[in-house]
Amino acid sequence: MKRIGILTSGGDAPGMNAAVRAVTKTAIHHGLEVFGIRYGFAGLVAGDFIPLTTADVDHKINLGGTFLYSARFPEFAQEEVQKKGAEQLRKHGIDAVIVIGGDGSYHGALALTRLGINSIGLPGTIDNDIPYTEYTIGYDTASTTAMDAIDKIRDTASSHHRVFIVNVMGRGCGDLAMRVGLASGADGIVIPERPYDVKKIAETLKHGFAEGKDHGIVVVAEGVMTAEEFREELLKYGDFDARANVLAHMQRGGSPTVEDRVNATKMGNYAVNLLLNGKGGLAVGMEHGELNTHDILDLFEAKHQGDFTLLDVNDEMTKLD
Ligand SMILES: Nc1ncnc2c1ncn2[C@@H]1O[C@H](COP(=O)(O)OP(=O)(O)O)[C@@H](O)[C@H]1O
Ligand SMILES: O=P(O)(O)OC[C@H]1O[C@](O)(COP(=O)(O)O)[C@@H](O)[C@@H]1O
Ligand SMILES: [Mg+2]
Repeated sequence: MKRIGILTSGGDAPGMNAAVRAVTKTAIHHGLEVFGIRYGFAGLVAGDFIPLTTADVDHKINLGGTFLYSARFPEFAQEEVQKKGAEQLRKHGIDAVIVIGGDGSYHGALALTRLGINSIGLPGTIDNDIPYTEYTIGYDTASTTAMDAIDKIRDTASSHHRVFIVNVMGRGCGDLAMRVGLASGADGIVIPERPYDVKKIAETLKHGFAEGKDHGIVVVAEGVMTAEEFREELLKYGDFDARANVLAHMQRGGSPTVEDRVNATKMGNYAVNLLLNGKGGLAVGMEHGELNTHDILDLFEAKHQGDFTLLDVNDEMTKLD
């Protein structure tokens, strides 16, 4: 193996640049050449490759987004398109690829491995929805950004004795909502994986106001319903002065936190060492704070297990009986 490629795919996530930096610096340290593949699998098929030197990644660890750009390119699910991608890599002498992305991107990484290009997947998504890992690159920054936004919302909510229903991202996964909800002292947290009870949340909010609390916060995962839909349901159980707020893509931006920079760096370094040991078709994850690997194929049959104790803690604190 002489030359490796690296790409970022799917929704961008803070810390992707830190991972690209770690891959580049580790690979160059081991005498490899590194090519950045721009725009995810779309750029792979188009041959949009740029050589990366250590100087190219010297000022990237602190940057949000992905300087290699990202893309959603559903065509890569087709075998003939995957073959074109593998041909581009061979044409450029690239023997192996590191793919930073979410569950969708891992399908692409596995396809390349099957076509003879060893590929390793790094979990890059704010959703934290990947099986066999408790952590994905970007999850911590997105949680922190959403928490900071809700702190600001709380100021105005308190001034007007209002309830705010806040939508956070996460597609079908409630991890972001649970973490942000607990960190923001939410009166209610609504996630797709567990049943929710609007009446109970309304009672908690009423009890809070009766006890002298001057605001209410309910965090609703986007995969359940919109904040506005939840607001309408809530109003059936009380005469609240309630507003709906959707945090949306602001959660994906910003400079990565310490946790995201450190983990992205460890994972990028680990991925290069896996390739140097001739491995491919593996996904890197983290369990109990330790890096691990699983066959990508196994991930497709598994479901991410969130830390539902976060919800249990909040439920216990907001329970009225
Ligand atoms: N079944 C698949 N086979 C090959 N490539 C895929 C497949 N599904 C997704 N991809 C590639 O991965 C990209 C990112 O997937 P997506 O689900 O949008 O985001 P994420 O990887 O962050 O979950 C897609 O746009 C496509 O290029
Ligand atoms: O950027 P888009 O295309 O609007 O997609 C929004 C979706 O992307 C995410 O921000 C990240 O998802 P992925 O990491 O799977 O791409 C989700 O939380 C959200 O539902
Ligand atoms: Mg995804």
